[in-house]
Amino acid sequence: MAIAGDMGRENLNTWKNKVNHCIDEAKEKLFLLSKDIWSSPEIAYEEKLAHDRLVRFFSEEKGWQVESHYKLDTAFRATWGPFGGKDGDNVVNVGFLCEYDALPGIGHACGHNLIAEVGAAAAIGLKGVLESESNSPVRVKVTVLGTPAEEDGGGKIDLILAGAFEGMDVVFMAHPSQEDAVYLPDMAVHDVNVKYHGKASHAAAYPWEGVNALDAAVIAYNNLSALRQQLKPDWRLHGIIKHGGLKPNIIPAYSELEFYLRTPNRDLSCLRAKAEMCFRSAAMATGCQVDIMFAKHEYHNILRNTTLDQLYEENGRTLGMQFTTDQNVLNTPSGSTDFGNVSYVVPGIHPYFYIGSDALNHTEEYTAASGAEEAQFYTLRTAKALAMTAVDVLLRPDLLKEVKEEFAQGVFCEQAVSKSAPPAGAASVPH
Ligand SMILES: NCCCC(=O)N[C@@H](CCCN)C(=O)O
Repeated sequence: MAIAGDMGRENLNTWKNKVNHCIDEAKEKLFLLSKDIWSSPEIAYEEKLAHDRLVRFFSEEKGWQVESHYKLDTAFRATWGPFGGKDGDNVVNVGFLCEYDALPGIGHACGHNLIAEVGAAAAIGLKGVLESESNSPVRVKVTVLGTPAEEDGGGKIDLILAGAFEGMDVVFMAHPSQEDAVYLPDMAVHDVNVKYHGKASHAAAYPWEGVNALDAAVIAYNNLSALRQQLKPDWRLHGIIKHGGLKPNIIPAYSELEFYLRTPNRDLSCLRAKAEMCFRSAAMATGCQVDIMFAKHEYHNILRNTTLDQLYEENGRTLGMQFTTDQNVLNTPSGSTDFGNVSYVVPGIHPYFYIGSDALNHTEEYTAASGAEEAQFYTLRTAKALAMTAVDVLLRPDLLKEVKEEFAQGVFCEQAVSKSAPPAGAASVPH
């Protein structure tokens, strides 16, 4: 790949070193930011303190235009620029995403405080180098988007629909994990909430008067467990009984289930139809009424951009990252993210990073690791690799074009695959 006009490799390296220097200079306030978010965990769409803390962070930095409650109550946007290039040049808008929602009961067990920190650090690093190098060959704007509700709901999807990603050329974020990995296969997911309504009665005195909603939930749960054997190995189906009654001597009049349905690509219709039959048949068997409510948004799988992936990997290696080569890890579904939907509207990457602990995400041990000082080295190293990748995109001519061409081709192919899939519904469900 060529390097911008009169800017040779040496200049590119100077810029990258400067990015790293700017991030290192800010490390104390970045740790404080992350620690504050970690100390007051808030669940999806309720991240008021995290929102306020991030808004304060960017308001205290020079030069950022900060919009609090940007399109969603707990979203924000901070922008800097345009800067560099010549008046009238096209502006390259580089986006960094911050997540900051926690899990119910176990706090920041997925390390989203570190995601917020990575986004903030990378943006500060990129702005720092652009400011100090007055000869940016391209006109650049840096956008930080605070995206709530990844664990539940899909804040990024709300923001896509509200136009928040319009005009962005490329977008970066990174997610805590057990290893450094440029890409792990995140799946499409659709959440479903199911309510059974029966009739209460004394469970010993006149049980025949009751209609048992807990039985419906248990039958549905078992239907889905039986279905699992017939699913493709890389599909996932799992859930909980959220409500199962009040007391053993009251036949439960109400029960509630929550399930996640996942497939490796965006077409969830077949799995959805199969699951729906499991829920409905349980209602029929028990005489309950059933409400099946699929979540407002489906998350898509992540559309890869290998051009960006390669750059990130090269940059990460220069910083000492050892990317996993374990094929089990690289090929095993790693959950889902609403970044999947973003990856279909703007080219971007969502690498995973080691945080200095072998604890697994969504455990109390991971919560502890996400707040520990030990995670800081890895978190800032990840931010550096992202910002260095942004520098590549800005300084190497034709690279952004390549990134965008790969993106357009990827979207086109995915659409073609979706169109050739059999129609959703009963026809795709075995008898
Ligand atoms: N691979 C990203 C992990 C983040 C995560 O755990 N996301 C949730 C999203 C659930 C959406 N209902 C997940 O369970 O995968």
